[in-house]
Amino acid sequence: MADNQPPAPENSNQTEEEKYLKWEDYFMAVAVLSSKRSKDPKTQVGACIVNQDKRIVGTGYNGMPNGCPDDEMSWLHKDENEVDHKHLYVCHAEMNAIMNKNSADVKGCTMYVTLFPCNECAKIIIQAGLSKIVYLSKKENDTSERIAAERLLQRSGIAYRRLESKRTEIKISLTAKDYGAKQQSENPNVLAPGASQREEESDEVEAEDE
Ligand SMILES: Nc1nc(=O)n([C@H]2C[C@H](O)[C@@H](COP(=O)(O)O)O2)cc1CO
Repeated sequence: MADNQPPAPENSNQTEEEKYLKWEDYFMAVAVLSSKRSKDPKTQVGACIVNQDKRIVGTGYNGMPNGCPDDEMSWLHKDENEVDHKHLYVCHAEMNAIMNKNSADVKGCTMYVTLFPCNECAKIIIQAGLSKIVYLSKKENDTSERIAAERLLQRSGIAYRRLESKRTEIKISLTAKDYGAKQQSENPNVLAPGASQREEESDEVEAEDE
C-alpha cells in the first residue's frame, strides 16, 4: 500500500450482506440488547415488538414490577424457596414489551423474543392481538407451561418460528473511534471529536442508572 493511502477500514473484507443487518437480525438484536438490562442472574430474556411498517413499538426484558426494586427482590429459583422465589414476582420480557408499547395497540405486530414464551405470556400475546412470534431459543425440556403455550398459540392462529439467520453473532463497540472520531482522547476532560453529544447524554443516563 502506498504511504499516502488511508488504512483499509476494518470491515473492508466483509460482503455487502455482512456489512448491514437484515431486518430480522436487527429486531432480534434489539431483543437481545434489551435482555442485557435484566438483573436475573440466571436467565436474561428480551423482547422487541415490531409493527407492519417495520417500526419498533415496544421493548422489554424480565424484571421485577414497578416499586419492587430488582436489587431488593429475591432472584432464587422456585426449587430453592417456596414463596420467596423469582417466578412468583418477576414480569416476563414479553409482558413488559407489551406494557411498554409506544403505539395505541400492538394488533397485527410481530414479537421478536430471545426465549419461547410461557403459557401466561402466550395468553397476553393473544389478548393483545399480536400476529407472529419469532424466537431465538427454546428450553430443551417440555414443561407444561411450554406445551400449554404452544397449544394456545396454535389454537389462536398465532404463527411462531425460530429465527433463521446466517449470522451467529453481532459485535457492538462503544468506542468513539469506531464511529468516526479521529482518536480517543487520553484526557477524560477533552472529548474525542464527534463524541461530545454522546458523552453528555450518557452522563445523564448514568446518573439515573440502577
Ligand atoms: N419466555 C420467557 N420470558 C421471560 O421473561 N422469562 C423470565 C422469567 C425468569 O426471570 C427467567 C427464567 O428463569 P429460569 O427459570 O431460567 O431460572 O426468565 C422466562 C421465559 C420462559 O418462558
